[in-house]
Amino acid sequence: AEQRLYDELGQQQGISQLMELFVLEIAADERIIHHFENVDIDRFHRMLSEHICELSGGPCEYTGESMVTVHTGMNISRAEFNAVVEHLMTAMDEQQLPVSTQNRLLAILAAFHKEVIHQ
Ligand code: HEM
Repeated sequence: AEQRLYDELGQQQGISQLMELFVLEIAADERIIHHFENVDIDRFHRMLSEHICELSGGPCEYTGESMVTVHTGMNISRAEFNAVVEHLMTAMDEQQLPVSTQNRLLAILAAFHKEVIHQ
């Protein structure tokens, strides 16, 4: 059987580290940082980690808001969405995750584009 994506990502610790790198990449991007000005970054990191843990088949239950609810009012553009995906790719490279693992996670997140863009 195929390995759980959760295991490929290094389980909870690997996901937490990956999300930390991801948040640092986002915070360094002038094109999108305005969306995060009033955001509680600790919560953001925790919610992202829970979300990815659950989506990848790990033993977590995401306790945050729905993707539509969270991103409503942000009017996120396709370019901004792509910028965030790029930051995830950079973070996954830094974590030295295999391309096959990276593609599995990207496929899951790409499916949210309709719930995140232009809400
Ligand atoms: C696949 C794409 C995306 C996914 C899966 C995603 C996922 C999430 C999750 C799980 C949270 C935490 C929700 C909570 O605290 O209850 C969140 C919050 C947030 N997201 Fe996204 N996100 C995506 C794309 C984006 C993009 C492209 C932007 C902006 C450029 C963005 C901006 C934000 C902001 C600003 C928050 C914090 C909201 C707050 O705490 O008030 N997200 N996102």
